[in-house]
Amino acid sequence: MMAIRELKVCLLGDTGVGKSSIVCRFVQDHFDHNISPTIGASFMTKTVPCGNELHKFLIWDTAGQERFHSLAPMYYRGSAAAVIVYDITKQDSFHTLKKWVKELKEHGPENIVMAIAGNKCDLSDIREVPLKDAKEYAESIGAIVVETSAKNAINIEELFQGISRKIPPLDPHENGNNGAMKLGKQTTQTSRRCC
Ligand SMILES: Nc1nc2c(ncn2[C@@H]2O[C@H](COP(=O)(O)OP(=O)(O)OP(=O)(O)O)[C@@H](O)[C@H]2O)c(=O)[nH]1
Repeated sequence: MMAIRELKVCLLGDTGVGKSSIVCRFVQDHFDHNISPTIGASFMTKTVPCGNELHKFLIWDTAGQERFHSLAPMYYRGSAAAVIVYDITKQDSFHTLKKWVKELKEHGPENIVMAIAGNKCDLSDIREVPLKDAKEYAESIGAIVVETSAKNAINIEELFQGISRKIPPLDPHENGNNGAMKLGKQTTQTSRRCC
């Protein structure tokens, strides 16, 4: 039987960049044009095979609106990985992404895996952020980077596969889940289901 490993993952980024849409596409293979902004945070899970393990992603989709910023530490604390999302058609959202990376480096878990998602790549004709800029930045901070489209289901699986591959294997001498979340101790704001 395959071992199931629970990995807490949080999504961070400006409001409207498509965090909930990415999670919705990944977990339910669905896209909603009229999705409403997240209030507080929302939670979903998905289990995927990775080598001889199963990775159960415990996904916290945070609200990007500034008024919820102070809640973010609850969601990145204890996370094995963070998906930091920007919108390739909005330079400002790339600036916000850099602020999230700075916050994670200062206050996040020491070995957190960072994955940058340049979402809405289906809108590349109105792009403001060149892929080259994102790649250079990701390399400078040791993050994965991929351009995604939640709308057209581009690179969503690949994003999470990239995270799975970067998660260090379990130390066989350790009796525990690296990055696993203790659900019972987690407090959360109002949840909004994404679909
Ligand atoms: N064209 C296009 N639109 C997208 C894509 N992903 C999301 N959207 C749209 O962008 C808008 C915002 O999407 P959300 O998923 O709610 O964004 P969010 O980052 O979760 O926003 P907050 O909950 O406020 O933080 C919605 O109208 C989505 O339909 C995409 O890949 N392509």
